[in-house]
Amino acid sequence: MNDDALLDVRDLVVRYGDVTAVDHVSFALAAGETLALDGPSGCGKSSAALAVLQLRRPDAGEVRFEGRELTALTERELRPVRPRMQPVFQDPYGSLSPRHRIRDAVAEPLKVRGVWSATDGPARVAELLDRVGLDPSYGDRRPHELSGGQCQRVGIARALASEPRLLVLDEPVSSLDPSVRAGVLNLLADLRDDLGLGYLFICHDRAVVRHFADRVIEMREGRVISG
Ligand SMILES: Nc1ncnc2c1ncn2[C@@H]1O[C@H](COP(=O)(O)OP(=O)(O)OP(=O)(O)O)[C@@H](O)[C@H]1O
Repeated sequence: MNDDALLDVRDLVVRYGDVTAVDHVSFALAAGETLALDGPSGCGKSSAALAVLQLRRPDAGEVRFEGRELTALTERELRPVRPRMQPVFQDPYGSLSPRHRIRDAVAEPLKVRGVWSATDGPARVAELLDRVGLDPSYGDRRPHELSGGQCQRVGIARALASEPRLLVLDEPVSSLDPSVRAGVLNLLADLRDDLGLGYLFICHDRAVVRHFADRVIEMREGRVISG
C-alpha cells in the first residue's frame, strides 16, 4: 500500500455473472494528479470507476481512499465518505433533472450534506456557478436552456458543492462539441491545480489523454496492459 496516495486500488475485481469486467486491476493516485484509464469500449473502464466510487461494490480487491479501506465499510459508514469522491459523467443533461432550475441542482448537494442555510446558501450557489465559469444568473434557468458545455459545467459545480478530494471523470467531454471541449478541460485543469484535486479520468481520445493526464493506464479485456 502507498500511504501517501489519495486513492490506492489493489487487485480490483468486478464481475457481472460470468463476465469479469475488471480483472485484478491496481493503481494509485496522488492529490493534484490526473490518472487516465484508456482502452477500447468494453475493456472495463466504467466498471472500475463505479467500483472505486463504491456505486457498484467490487467482487474482490481493495479501494483505499484517504487512508481508509472502503470495500469493508457498510453503506452507513460510507455516507460521510461519499461526498469526498464525486463522479462527473459523460451525459451532462442526464445527470440534471429537467424540471429543476440550475440553482436548485447546485444547492441539492449542500442540502444533502446539511450545510445549506437560507442566509449563506444562495451566495454559495452563485460562487460555485462563478467558479465553473457561469454567470450566476444561469441559476434561474433549466437544463434545456443551457448548452451541453454549460450543463457539464453545472455538473462540475454540483460535484464541487460536496467539497470532494477526488473526481471520477467518466468521458466528461466526449459528448461535447470539439469547440467547447477545450474550455471544459481547461476549467478542470484549473480546479485540479487550485484545489489539489485528484482525477481518475476515463477517456478514449488519445490526444485529450496525452494533453490532460499525468499518467495513463491502458486496459484491455479487464486487465491493465501498461502504465
Ligand atoms: N450492468 C452490466 N451488466 C452486465 N454486463 C455489464 C454491465 N456493465 C458492463 N458490463 C460488461 O462489462 C464489460 C466492461 O464494460 P464497461 O462498461 O466497464 O467498459 P468500458 O471500457 O467502460 O466501455 P465503454 O467505453 O463502452 O463505456 C463489458 O463486457 C460490458 O458488456
